Amino acid sequence: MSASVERVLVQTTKLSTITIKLYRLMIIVRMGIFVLFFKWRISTARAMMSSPDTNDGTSTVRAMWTVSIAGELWFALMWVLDQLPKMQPVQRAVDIAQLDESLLPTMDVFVTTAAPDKEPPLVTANTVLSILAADYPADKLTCYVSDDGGALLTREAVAEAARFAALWVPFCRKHGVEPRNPEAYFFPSSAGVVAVVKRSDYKGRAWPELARDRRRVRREYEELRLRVDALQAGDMRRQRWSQLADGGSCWRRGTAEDHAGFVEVLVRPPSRTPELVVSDVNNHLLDLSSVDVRIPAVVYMCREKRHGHAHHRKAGAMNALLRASAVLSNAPFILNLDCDHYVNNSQALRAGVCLMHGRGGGGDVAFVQFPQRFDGVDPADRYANHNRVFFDCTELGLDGLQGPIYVGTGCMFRRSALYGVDPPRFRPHGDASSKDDVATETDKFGVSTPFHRSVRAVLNHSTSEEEWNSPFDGAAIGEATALVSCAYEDGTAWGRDIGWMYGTVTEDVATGFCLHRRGWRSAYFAAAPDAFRGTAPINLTDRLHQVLRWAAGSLEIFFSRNNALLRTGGRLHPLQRVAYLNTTVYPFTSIFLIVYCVFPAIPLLAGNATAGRTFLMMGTPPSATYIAFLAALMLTLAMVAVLEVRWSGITLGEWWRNEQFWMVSATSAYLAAVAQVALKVAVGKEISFNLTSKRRATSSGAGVKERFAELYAVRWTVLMVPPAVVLAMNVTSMAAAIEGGRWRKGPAAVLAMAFNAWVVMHLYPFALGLVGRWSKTLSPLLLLVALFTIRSLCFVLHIHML
Ligand SMILES: O=c1ccn([C@@H]2O[C@H](COP(=O)(O)OP(=O)(O)O[C@H]3O[C@H](CO)[C@@H](O)[C@H](O)[C@H]3O)[C@@H](O)[C@H]2O)c(=O)[nH]1
Ligand SMILES: [Mn+2]
Repeated sequence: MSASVERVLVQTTKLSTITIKLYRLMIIVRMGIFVLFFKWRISTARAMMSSPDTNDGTSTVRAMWTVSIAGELWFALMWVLDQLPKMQPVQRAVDIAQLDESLLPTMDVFVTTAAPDKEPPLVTANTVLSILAADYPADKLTCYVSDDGGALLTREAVAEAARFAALWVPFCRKHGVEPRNPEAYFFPSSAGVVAVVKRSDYKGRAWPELARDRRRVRREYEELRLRVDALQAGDMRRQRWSQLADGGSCWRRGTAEDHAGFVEVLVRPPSRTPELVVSDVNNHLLDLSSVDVRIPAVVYMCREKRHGHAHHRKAGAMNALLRASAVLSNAPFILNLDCDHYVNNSQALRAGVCLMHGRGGGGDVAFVQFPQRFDGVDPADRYANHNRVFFDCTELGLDGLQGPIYVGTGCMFRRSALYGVDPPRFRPHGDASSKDDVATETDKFGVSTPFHRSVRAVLNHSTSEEEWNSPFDGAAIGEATALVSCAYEDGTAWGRDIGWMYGTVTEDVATGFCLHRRGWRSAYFAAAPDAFRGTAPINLTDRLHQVLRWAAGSLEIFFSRNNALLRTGGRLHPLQRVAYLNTTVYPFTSIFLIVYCVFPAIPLLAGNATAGRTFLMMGTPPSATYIAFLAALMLTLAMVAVLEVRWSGITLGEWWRNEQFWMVSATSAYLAAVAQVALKVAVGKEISFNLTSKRRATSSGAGVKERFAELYAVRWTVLMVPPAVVLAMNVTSMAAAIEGGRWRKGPAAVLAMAFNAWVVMHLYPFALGLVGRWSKTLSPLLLLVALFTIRSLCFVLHIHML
């Protein structure tokens, strides 16, 4: 593609409004305040510790000061690591119309699914349908479904989807339907989606024709739903593909962790040219005259799994997909969607192709990460599922450096980048394959010769139809099956230098890190309407476990050879390195935070003057300097927040939710993650990958509160203990401070109370989650009443103890 075309495909503008300039300035000002503050704080602490008035309990005083300053230093460091990479955000616009239809590359879409009980087959079926109906030439698209559970149920559901696609895809093409996920299109409210086609914005053929076709297709879709339900009610989920003694194979009872490998082409690749139906009103459900009725190829596969063989979770599945697809369609671009993430904007694939060509001029983009958006989240987003600050600020900021961090679903890849080669910019003659002879290829890629051929084809940019023409025949399927056997990777570089990285439950961050370290770039694109949408955990327990997995995975990377501080490589932008450091150390915050939150409460709870005096300046009013510093730090924090909200376009409410849920996670999941990783480092105990449930809140009440009732259901988890303790300590100490009349003693007590109130405010979403269903009626006002009831209780208890 010529340079001029590249330029028009993507337009990149650096944000340089007055807002962003002020934002940068405020960040620098706040960092300056940090320096002055710590200078003052440390020297004061030294003086206090050596002063003669504090000789009772000197060790306690020392401990209190140390903990307090260590906490503040860590929080300041985390804030700096978080802010620095956000200072140069860019905005991208793509012009899809400039893409030359005949030059569109082929594309493989990988859908991963693992357990039909947590990932309903109907959800996977809908995802597959949305991919098949995407606006992309049918002969250039192949959809691969990887089923790590190896369940016949999933295979049947995907096959049902492929059959229904014959009706759904032409219907979408005929009327330009959006979104092309039938569940979201026909039943938007049950999926928690905003309503779809309105007569006013329908621009296709005649409206009455759409209304009639829609009715018919909907009836067929409802039948599909019934069929999938029936499949689910049967015994299929336990049937797996097994090898028989006589060498044959069949579906029979087996386990998700022990089954044979299986690759099956459910829909063969269509012809190269559109198949237009002439006129067939009588033969079909719909009049499809002059609509292209081809549907893209669909491949179902489950990799072999055996006890005693590590399967490396999603990363292992992605690597199996990468190899199996290589000997079939071998497309130069790969899109990965988790089974619950569907194509919401049918143009998304084309937008991804634009970015692959348009950034870094000439193929230096290894991946394009799209933001993850979710249906079915309650309007208040109580558990911060939308993660707006991360996607709309951090990823956007990184896009101005080397590129966004790879965070899983909704990411498009350049296949060659996954084969461990340097980006074109860093290759001596732009040629990637010449220096690798076959011997080293076997060490790296394993023994399959057809796979080596496919690698060479990709690295020589010759995967266009003329040169790569897989017959999808028996031999190719046999080769693909061998490539997904569990022993294939033994003694190779898979998971280390090739493909998706192993050794962490957040394979995404590690994989992206390795690509960036090699000098590849990435791009971020927030399409409108959203490119893809998926489901988010529906209750606090699921959400905390998801956050726990991410945090544990991050720490695993920190303790691996991919440590962002230690791994050398001059091609990694320094601020990009800072961002990776931030994403891999943040869970340590929990230790500092919990100690920091609980310590000030101790003297207040102890309820006597001596204990009170042992902590900081409890007995003496705080100095004016301290108040001034505190005010300056809070004020600059608020200003940075307001400016960030302004340039990124998120709301202040979303920013605040993020802060709140950060506190909830930091006092619960992050702490558990630190413990898990400590166990792993010490005794080698592996971290488990608990799948996130993709079930949607199914209650169909009219009001918002009824609709999200399941979200408020409480399921017990140990993770709830630490924040509950922090919350209780802070509430009771607040009560103790009021009741002990200590607030009259001066601003010190008031400050301590303000700190407590601050913590309580942050833990508010957690408190709501903890009380579950009641919270449907629990407004902030009621929470205040509850707090005061607890306060009175403490008062009574206190009198009894005296
Ligand atoms: O052994 C496994 C385990 C998981 N998966 C798939 O991996 C995906 C992600 O699992 P999920 O439980 O949905 O994790 P989330 O926390 O919701 O996902 C985010 O975080 C993961 C890393 O922890 C990334 O892999 C995901 O892409 C990203 O969206 C799903 O499609 C699973 O089917 C497998 O294929 N095999
Ligand atoms: Mn998910």
